Amino acid sequence: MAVTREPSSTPPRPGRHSAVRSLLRLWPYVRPVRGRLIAGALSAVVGSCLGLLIPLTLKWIVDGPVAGRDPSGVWLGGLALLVLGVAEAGLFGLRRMIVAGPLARVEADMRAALYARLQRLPVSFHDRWPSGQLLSRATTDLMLLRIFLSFPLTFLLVNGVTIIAGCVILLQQQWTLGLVLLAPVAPLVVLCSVFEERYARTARKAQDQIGDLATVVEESVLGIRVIKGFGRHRGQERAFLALSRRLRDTELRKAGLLGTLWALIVILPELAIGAALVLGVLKVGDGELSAGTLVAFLSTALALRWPVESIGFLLAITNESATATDRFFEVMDTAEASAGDRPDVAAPKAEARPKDAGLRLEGVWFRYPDAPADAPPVLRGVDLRVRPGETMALVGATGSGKTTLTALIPRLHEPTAGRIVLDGRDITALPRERLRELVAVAFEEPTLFSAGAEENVLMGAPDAGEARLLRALAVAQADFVHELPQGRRTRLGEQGLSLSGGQRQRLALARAVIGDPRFLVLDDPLSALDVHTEALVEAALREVLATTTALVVAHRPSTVLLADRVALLSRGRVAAVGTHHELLHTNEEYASLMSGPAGPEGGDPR
Ligand SMILES: Nc1ncnc2c1ncn2[C@@H]1O[C@H](COP(=O)(O)OP(=O)(O)OP(=O)(O)O)[C@@H](O)[C@H]1O
Repeated sequence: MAVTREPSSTPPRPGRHSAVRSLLRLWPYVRPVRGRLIAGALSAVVGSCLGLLIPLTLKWIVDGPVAGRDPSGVWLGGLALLVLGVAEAGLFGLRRMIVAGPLARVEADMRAALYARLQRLPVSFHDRWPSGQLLSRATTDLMLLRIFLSFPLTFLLVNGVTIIAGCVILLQQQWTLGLVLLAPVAPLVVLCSVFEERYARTARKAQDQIGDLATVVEESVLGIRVIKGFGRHRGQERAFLALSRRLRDTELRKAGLLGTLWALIVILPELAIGAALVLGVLKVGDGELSAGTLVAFLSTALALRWPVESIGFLLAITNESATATDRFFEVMDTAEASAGDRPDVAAPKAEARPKDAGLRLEGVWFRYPDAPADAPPVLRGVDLRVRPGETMALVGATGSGKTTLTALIPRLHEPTAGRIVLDGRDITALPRERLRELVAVAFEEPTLFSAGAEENVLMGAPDAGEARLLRALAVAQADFVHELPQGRRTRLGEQGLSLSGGQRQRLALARAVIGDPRFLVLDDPLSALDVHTEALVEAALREVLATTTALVVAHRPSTVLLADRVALLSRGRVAAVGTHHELLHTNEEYASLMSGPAGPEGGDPR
């Protein structure tokens, strides 16, 4: 069976603003290039208006040199037409040259701002938002906005000015014929406003569905081993097909709406031109109108065809761009975690008191923001003290909240209540950068990046020298990196998947210890190692642990034995604290957790 996919699972979004209000929010990004945009638009307006001089020149040629059989006059007229045509094309080309570079910069700046925001948003935000939704906002939506700024924004103005100027010329030449031509304006305005509303809804749906599709593709690529391992590729394909059909249907609906509007935008003015032509010919027959005026009139009407016809298409892109802007700002408007995130915000003063040295959790409660309303909190009043230099093991049944608790110390999540104190300072009073220097973490699922092995380790302390790097690799028994094809600089595949699970864990451990952190938080860091490597890592780790204050999530007795004391986490509370041997004899739950097939002193209970 395929994994069931729900339509877009992004958080509820605020109601749709008008397209103009949405697009006005782009101003801070467009401001730096406003001069170029205005210059580009002016050059296009002038180019387009020069185009309107062509019918007037035609009128002069027909009524003048052609009627008077003056070949040199016809040549002169032809030359004037050529100059006008070249000038029009040149001005449009100039516009493109003026705006292309700056608008590519606007797109890059917006993308950089979005990326920076994504890096700063709390983990709870990333828990809630599917990655494909973020990916599509950073790619297709921003590309659409660049296209909008470079084309529809200018041409809505250019075409608007051209249509107005053209209508003035038409009315001036022959007002009755002009009124016939303008007759479709009122129904077209009504049509466009109805279209705007419907199209906006459908465009939003399509853009969200593209995000859903990107999520599926990303999950399938990252989870390819599981999919292949369980032979689920057909199921995945079906799930993908269902989503892409849904997107296709929405795109077809969009195309249908646009097609209907376009047909009406084309047909109504064409009918008006036909009516004006018949009327004009009758008037020429009656001698009320010169042939040149009729030629000029019809040429002007035909010159206005593209500006009028393009309105539907321009409105469609404008609508999609307004939706893309909304989607961009939905991420940008999400509040960052707290003032502690921002180094520019002064952190409240919190003096360290020597007696409070070490790590202390005081009445810490936590529930995940996206947990169902009736789910109990994961942590329910955790009190725990890890003395300076002490290593505390955290033991508990699976799902008891150990990983959650470790994530609170580097502030990947914020406690719902209670506080966490490092050397007497509340962690919320520490600037985020300072906290990162004090606390290093290694998670059970080691995440590596597609960079060099060395670079991955140096993420823990970018300024660490060669000696510290070699020591960290040695402590984590990660010396295997020297044997890689290009040694320590060997590029690891995406997420480090070119390495074994144990190798990844060792690199993640090296990354955690390289900075000689004052506090070390390790979430079952040795779970993927064979017993011999585990023993070697433990022996080396003891040295590091002797000088740091550490909290180590442990499932097996061998890891627990690294610790001075053990805290047992049970139903969201610390149920007991003591040495491994004390708890083995005094606490049944602990004894049962530690009693694996090989007995409490050595085997892996899992
Ligand atoms: N992002 C999340 N949103 C909602 N609930 C979550 C989230 N992450 C974990 N939980 C829930 O929190 C509870 C504790 O999970 P946690 O990963 O902290 O347990 P654990 O003790 O580390 O388990 P294990 O030993 O299996 O690693 C679980 O019931 C889990 O379903």
